[in-house]
Amino acid sequence: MIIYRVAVDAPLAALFDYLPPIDAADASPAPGSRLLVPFGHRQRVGILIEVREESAQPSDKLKAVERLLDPRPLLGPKDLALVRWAADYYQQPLGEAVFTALPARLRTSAPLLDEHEPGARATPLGCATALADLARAPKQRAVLALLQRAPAGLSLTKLGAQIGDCRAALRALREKGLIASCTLERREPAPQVTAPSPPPPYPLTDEQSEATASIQEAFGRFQAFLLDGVTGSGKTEVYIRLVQALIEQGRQALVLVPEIGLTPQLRERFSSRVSGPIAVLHSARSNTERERDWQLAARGEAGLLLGTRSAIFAPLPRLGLILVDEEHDPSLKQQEGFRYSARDLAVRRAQLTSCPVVLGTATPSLETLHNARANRYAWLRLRHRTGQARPPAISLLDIRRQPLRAGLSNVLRSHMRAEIDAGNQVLLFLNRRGYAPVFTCHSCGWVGGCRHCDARLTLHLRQKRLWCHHCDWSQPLPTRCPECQGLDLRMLGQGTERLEDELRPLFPDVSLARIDRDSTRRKGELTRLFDAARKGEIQILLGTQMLAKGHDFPGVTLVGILDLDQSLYASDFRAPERTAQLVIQVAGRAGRAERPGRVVLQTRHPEHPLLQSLLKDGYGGFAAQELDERRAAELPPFMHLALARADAADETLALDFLREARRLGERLDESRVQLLGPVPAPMERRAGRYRAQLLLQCASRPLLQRFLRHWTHALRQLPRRRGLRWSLDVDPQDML
Ligand SMILES: Nc1ncnc2c1ncn2[C@@H]1O[C@H](COP(=O)(O)OP(=O)(O)OP(=O)(O)O)[C@@H](O)[C@H]1O
Ligand SMILES: [Zn+2]
Repeated sequence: MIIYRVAVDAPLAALFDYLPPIDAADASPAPGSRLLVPFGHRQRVGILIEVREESAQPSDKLKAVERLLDPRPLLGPKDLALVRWAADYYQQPLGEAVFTALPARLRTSAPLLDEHEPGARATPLGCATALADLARAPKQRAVLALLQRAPAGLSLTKLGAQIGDCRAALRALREKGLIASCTLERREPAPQVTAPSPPPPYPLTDEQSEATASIQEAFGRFQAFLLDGVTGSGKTEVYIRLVQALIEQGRQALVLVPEIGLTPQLRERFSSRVSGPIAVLHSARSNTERERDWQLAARGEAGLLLGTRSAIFAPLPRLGLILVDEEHDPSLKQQEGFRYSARDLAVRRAQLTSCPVVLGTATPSLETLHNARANRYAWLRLRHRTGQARPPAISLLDIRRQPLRAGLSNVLRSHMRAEIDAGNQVLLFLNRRGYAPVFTCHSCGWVGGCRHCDARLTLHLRQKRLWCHHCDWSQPLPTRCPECQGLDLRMLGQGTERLEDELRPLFPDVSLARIDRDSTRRKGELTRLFDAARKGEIQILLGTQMLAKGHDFPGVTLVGILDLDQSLYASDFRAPERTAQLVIQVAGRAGRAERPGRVVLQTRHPEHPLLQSLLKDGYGGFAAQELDERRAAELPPFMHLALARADAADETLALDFLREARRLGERLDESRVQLLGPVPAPMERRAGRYRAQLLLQCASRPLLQRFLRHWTHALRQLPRRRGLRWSLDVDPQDML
């Protein structure tokens, strides 16, 4: 007997057994192929996970697979092994996990985008025929007109898109011998740059060469590296050399980046230096583009796959190296649905593949640093900036009792003026978008709050709306106070929009650009602004953390950090780490070329220990201290966490559910796993739902894993409650 074990696209942990399809006895699909299977009263798409010879079900209860969907498996054995491991580790139903690994269209029964598609072209007779002869058959005339202008032919899809349903016209034209069917290449011919890569623009520094050599020496076996290089130390150049060397050996590299904003720039740098096609996967690309590049990687044609976190699952049959850039960045962790960490999976994938993995950053996460200190990861350092560039000098600027204009102190303003006059660029960092974070009535104290969340509404003056940054709900700007009908409405605080408006009159003759989520909504806008910034066409760049990450703006000599004080006092235990990383990363945009850079950090808390230690001991010193504190407080990475979250429209349902979950957990009788809570989430109401959470902690990862396996199993057996959602987050990054 042949049994197919199938994962279906549903939140179900189980695999389901099926018999082979009835009328396809000779086709024997390999694991990783899609199948259409009967499921309940309908059909579903499934992925074949295993082929076995027996089933725990009696055979007369088993149904047959409806049909096979793919001529070849979409995922190879190692790809499947990774997804299975991830599903297991993150306690995610395998069905959901494995479908996450596929491009959107392939999660349905849609056929693989084929490289060929049917089309039609004009025959010599058709080319010679005068269109006027077809005056009485307008559809035929329209088709022929198009085909006469396209000697290579047009695909039926394109014809259909232009003319509508033209099947009858095509048939008629074919019968008259005016057109013929043909097959067309669907893919735009990939720019096959097979020319040898151009010579490197500069020799590597000693530190760069040493790092490159150590990693190259590990090709062909598993080894994790922390590439701990100060901002501007040329980590990207190390990546490029490694990828070149790997491609020369006929293997594939995977490069993960946290943000879409980083991909165009990196892609450009890679594509001018490595030969062959590069596949790029991120959410801003269309489904078709993504699927095409996914296949380019899966077929082994692309020597390099560059992508954001979900690219960790893309099949790469000749994978030989994984690079994770900005490994500390929280967006490498998926925060909803399948909550995986692409960075941690990168290490696991390298292990499964027996290849090296490199985690690169100027500000290592404490988890990674801990692994490097324990010698689990080899620790490579680039301590110096390349070329003439000096490390930026950071100074704290006490703004207590200082007059501020546009949120800027006199000192910062005069620095700005000086740099601009000298032909340099200035970057201002303010991590708050919108015009003002608070909109209030001066007479009665009313404050604009979200109807659906425990959150304030942010004023967006351009749109004349109050906006919730948590659920995206918005309302028109009131002209009177909704409470007292008063007219004295005021805005408090400063967001990037306001900064932009107030800055323009202070620097009237200076070109200025704001970069945040609002100003870059239009497709291509982000790339355009970054390009302009790099070319030096913009003198003042202002924006949110979008500006902070990994960008290379050689002309920036002054960075102003306007308002970090709030994050100095945030309650999340990761807040100090995040704040320190942000400061160092933003500061790292200054002085990356010949001209020295300086950083001015405005604060009302210049004596704050975090700022003091950052300034005195740099990120390394800060991180060492912070690790000691985490150890003392028994927090990650010395403790392993999982967070169960629940939410419901009903006020008590989520808490009730987690209380029951806690009881189930206690019944497992494992004293080494501590259950803390449940408690309402820090922001209890969000998007109209009440949220609660239960924290689990344990000093041993395997023990916590074993506990979670039994516990989630028990939780899934509980009767379903209407309107309740719950999820489990293993190694949570965001405790909100
Ligand atoms: N060996 C070298 N000699 C001279 N210049 C170099 C060398 N290597 C890299 N550079 C240049 O130094 C600048 C900084 O390099 P790169 O952007 O790779 O730094 P990075 O370490 O990735 O920085 P960050 O962490 O801030 O993103 C770039 O303009 C790059 O072209
Ligand atoms: Zn809201």
